[in-house]
Amino acid sequence: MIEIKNVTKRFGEKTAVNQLTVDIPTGCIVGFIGPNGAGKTTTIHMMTGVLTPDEGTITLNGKDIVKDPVNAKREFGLVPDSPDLFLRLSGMEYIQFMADIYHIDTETRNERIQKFAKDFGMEDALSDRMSSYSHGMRQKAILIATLVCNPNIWILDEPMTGLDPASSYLLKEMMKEHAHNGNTVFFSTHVLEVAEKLCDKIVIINHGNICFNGTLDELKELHKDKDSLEEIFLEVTRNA
Ligand SMILES: Nc1ncnc2c1ncn2[C@@H]1O[C@H](COP(=O)(O)OP(=O)(O)OP(=O)(O)O)[C@@H](O)[C@H]1O
Repeated sequence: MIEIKNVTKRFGEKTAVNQLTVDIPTGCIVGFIGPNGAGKTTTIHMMTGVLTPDEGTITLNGKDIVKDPVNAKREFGLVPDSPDLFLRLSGMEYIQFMADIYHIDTETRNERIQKFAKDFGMEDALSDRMSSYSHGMRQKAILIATLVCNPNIWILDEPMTGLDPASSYLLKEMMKEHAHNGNTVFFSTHVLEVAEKLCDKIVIINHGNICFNGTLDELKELHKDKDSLEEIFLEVTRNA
């Protein structure tokens, strides 16, 4: 469960996120969609403690990301939009480092690393430095680390970008399973078909303001005259 209440973030004169209030229930996949510059990454950065909100509060399973950051951070795993992190480490060193932070015991982590490295075709690459990886391989190393740590909440910023079709399919299946098992998945995407197929709820943001927050059926009901999610999205964001 993620609770975002009246959150605002300004960069100088620019209000990137304006009085945003959203509840992300447990057991759900929630898609966060909006045009370029809408405020998605800024919101995700505030949810994960990368940025501090100017106003408002964010709690993850009841733990406040500003007041109780260490415990709040144990509740979630983040796959950021740019996977260019810790490039001097090998994929394996990065995964082990993350597993240490989340206190995953040796036997469990080794089993999981073996499984997920095989699933994502990364077995032969994990001993290489992340600086030598392609974008997609860096993305996969960060994903594997998140899966090995198995936090309750997954926060994924455009997670399919750069993944090959097989890995993208696998990740979508894993997202469904994670939510089905009573966990929470929150992800941003520009790919409306993905949002349409995967999400229990969608949140649409534009110019830092929420334009819609509900189920896809509710959104379609509000825009019966439109044939596709693409048309609805264009109308909702045009009028925001
Ligand atoms: N560090 C920063 N300094 C100044 N302005 C910023 C900063 N970070 C974001 N912004 C501005 O805040 C607004 C929201 O940006 P954000 O990155 O959250 O958008 P986004 O929805 O993730 O976009 P995209 O889909 O292109 O990734 C934009 O106008 C952006 O220029």
